[in-house]
Amino acid sequence: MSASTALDTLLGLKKVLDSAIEEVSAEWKAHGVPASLQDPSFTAQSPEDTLPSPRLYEATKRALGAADMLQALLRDPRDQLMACAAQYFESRALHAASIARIPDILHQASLEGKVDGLSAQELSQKTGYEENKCGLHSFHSRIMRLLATNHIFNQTGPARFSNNRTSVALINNAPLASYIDLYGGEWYASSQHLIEAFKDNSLALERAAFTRDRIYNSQGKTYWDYNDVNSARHDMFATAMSGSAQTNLFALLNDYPWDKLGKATVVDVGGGIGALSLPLLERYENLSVVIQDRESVIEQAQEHWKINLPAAVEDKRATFQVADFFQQNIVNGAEIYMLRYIMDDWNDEACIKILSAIKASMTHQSKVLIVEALLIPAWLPPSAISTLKIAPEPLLPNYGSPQRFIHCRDLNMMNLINGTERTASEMTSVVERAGLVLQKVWECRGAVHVTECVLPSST
Ligand SMILES: C[S@@+](CC[C@H](N)C(=O)[O-])C[C@H]1O[C@@H](n2cnc3c(N)ncnc32)[C@H](O)[C@@H]1O
Repeated sequence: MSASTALDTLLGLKKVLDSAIEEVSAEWKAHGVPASLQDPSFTAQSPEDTLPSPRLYEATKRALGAADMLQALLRDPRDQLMACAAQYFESRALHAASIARIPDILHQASLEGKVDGLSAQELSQKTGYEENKCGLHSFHSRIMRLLATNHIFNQTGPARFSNNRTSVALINNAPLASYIDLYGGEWYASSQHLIEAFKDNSLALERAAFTRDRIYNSQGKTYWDYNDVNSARHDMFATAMSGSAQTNLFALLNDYPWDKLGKATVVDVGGGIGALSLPLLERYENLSVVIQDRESVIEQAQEHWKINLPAAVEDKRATFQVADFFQQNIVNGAEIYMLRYIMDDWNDEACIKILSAIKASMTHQSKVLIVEALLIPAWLPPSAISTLKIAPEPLLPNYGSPQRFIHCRDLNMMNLINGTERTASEMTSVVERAGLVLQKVWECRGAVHVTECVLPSST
């Protein structure tokens, strides 16, 4: 790492910010300027409309990384540490607002002509949250003013709030709200056991922090068992999975060359309800899909497709199989075996078994597509430069803040199921130990990558 002074870094960040802002504004002018941050008007924008051009995506990453690094540089280190320690209260406040559906309530108020939003008292009446819980200032005022300070909601008066561009993303958006509710609810609750889990050298599923919580684990159940016995939660999890994909779905549909596959079968291994394969079939008519999962999930998937893409079920472009991905795949010689958000659920040994079970059914025309984020750390070996885009100095090589969520997700994987996000070299090692070759990493306009693997040419 080159030793640079704080002043070098400050001026370097100015340069990065200046050029990134220049590019962002040029792209906005060319392709459309988004709503202002304070704008509470809800337009049911198609997610595809929010897919940035490659240049805008890259410039935005630089701007975000530089702005975040600037805070670390300018803040008193003690303030930086205290702010980090207290940050979970922002998450708690968002959870409280989301679970009470405050964005929908404020949206309804705006439709009724209340352009300045609602008072904390009115919000209390509509949500049942105790108005004077904390004395003079109502509970709502307190959670909402914290969120408004974090650019989620507008504060329009001493105790009055309206939606802003960020909070409108939650209007009528049950999938995203479910994802936020899982993070703020049971995933948050189990994270209190993380320190105990850190001290345990077992990577077994049932030893994860989640299963240490006796509320969930009275009979030694794992996360997936718990999902199965609680039907409301089971549905919520499936919905949340599609919510988690909202910002990267269209990047995945556009940035991998699905159209070059021709007439091909995609086996969606551990496919859930097919949150990616359904829009894939909608867009690419040469593709057909086989969704494989556990029995309870396959029932859910069939229902989901019957409602959302019945034609594909009727003409058998979409078929469904109960299958255990630790056993040899029952579809031989498919062009694509897709593993989306699967590898990060499991430790290396389990992933090697999952890949080997697919490998046994592959031909030399088959590919395994691992669709999940590759974790990019704040230090990268020179070899990574050929695989991944590296940020310019003085930014961290992984751009910093654009990678923060994936690092949080990594800890959550450990929290729930002793799973892990992987770096490019960790992924390469698992793939090679399973006897496959990592052919290419497709960087998409979002945190999720498509890692393409094939059989070695000698087999
Ligand atoms: C994180 S979800 C991902 C679902 C889907 N691929 C997606 O991207 O929305 C993991 C999936 O793995 C499935 N799963 C877990 N163990 C499995 C097994 N042994 N065989 C097949 N599927 C399994 C779960 O039921 C769940 O649907």
